[in-house]
Amino acid sequence: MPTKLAIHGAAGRMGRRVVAIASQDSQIEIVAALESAGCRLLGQDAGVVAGGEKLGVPLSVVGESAADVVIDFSVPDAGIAIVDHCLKFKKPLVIATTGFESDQKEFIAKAAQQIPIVFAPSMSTAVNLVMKLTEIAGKVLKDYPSGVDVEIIERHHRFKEDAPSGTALKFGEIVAEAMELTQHVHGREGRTGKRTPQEIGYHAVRTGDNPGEHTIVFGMLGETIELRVAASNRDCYAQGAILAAKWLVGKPAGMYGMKEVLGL
Ligand SMILES: NC(=O)C1=CN([C@@H]2O[C@H](COP(=O)(O)OP(=O)(O)OC[C@H]3O[C@@H](n4cnc5c(N)ncnc54)[C@H](OP(=O)(O)O)[C@@H]3O)[C@@H](O)[C@H]2O)C=CC1
Ligand SMILES: O=C(O)C1=N[C@H](C(=O)O)C[C@H](O)C1
Repeated sequence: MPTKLAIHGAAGRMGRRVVAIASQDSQIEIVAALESAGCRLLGQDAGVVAGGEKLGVPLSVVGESAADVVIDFSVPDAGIAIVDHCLKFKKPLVIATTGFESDQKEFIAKAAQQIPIVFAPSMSTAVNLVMKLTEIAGKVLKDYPSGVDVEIIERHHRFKEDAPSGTALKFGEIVAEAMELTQHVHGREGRTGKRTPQEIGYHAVRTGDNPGEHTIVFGMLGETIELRVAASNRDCYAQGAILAAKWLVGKPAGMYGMKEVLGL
């Protein structure tokens, strides 16, 4: 039996790619394509909006559905609303949206006590592998004699609404834990004084249609390591979200990441 999937934010940049890829997957049946009440495409066929064949699934607002699992690529407030919905109907949920406030993250963590949730700022296998490499590099370089300066540079399209990216923040968490660093510095300007060894620096570049790029710089005296991962289109995220959705069905309540989905 194919997994019955609902996609929240289905007319967005990511939602459309999830619809397009899931509609070609014999293990998936798209049963709902959800959008905001103000979406001008409501009622139109989700497959056609995604640039493909008619699926017989109109874009609609959130309501009861036959979904086994929900994928969310929307905005933080709508993400919280879909968590509420999934709690009410006891549905597994893959949250790919970024930019949540800390109280919203707490709400999601609490919800995961009742339903299974995959919550990950990047669904890409390559990005999650580089997270693993970052953890290894951080642990190895922690006590490097000359000291190590870690800076995280992310580049995204001009339409992105949150900065730094959720992925950059996650890279920062990994580095902070591996290297026991405590200060997070966002950009620099003016007479800042010398860089302190406790800092992790974040730099958010916004240009054109870049679908996402992250570089983790480990700067030492005499040598530099850069771990870089760049998407050339959004399909890596859509494929990862679909993989996570299939993996999540039947799992017990809990908070999972792509680390668990990918077995990293
Ligand atoms: N984890 C990952 O791998 C990735 C995460 N992302 C994150 O996913 C999110 C979406 O990105 P992207 O697709 O580029 O953004 P878009 O703005 O293109 O898409 C967001 C969609 O959500 C819709 N939406 C807004 N409010 C609601 C609501 N109340 N109910 C249902 N739908 C709603 C928007 O509709 P409308 O335009 O009508 O408001 C829009 O169609 C971002 O937070 C981004 O950072 C992106 C790529 C990868
Ligand atoms: O908004 C995007 O486009 C992306 N957002 C995610 C993030 O904030 O980390 C993931 C990816 O880099 C694309």
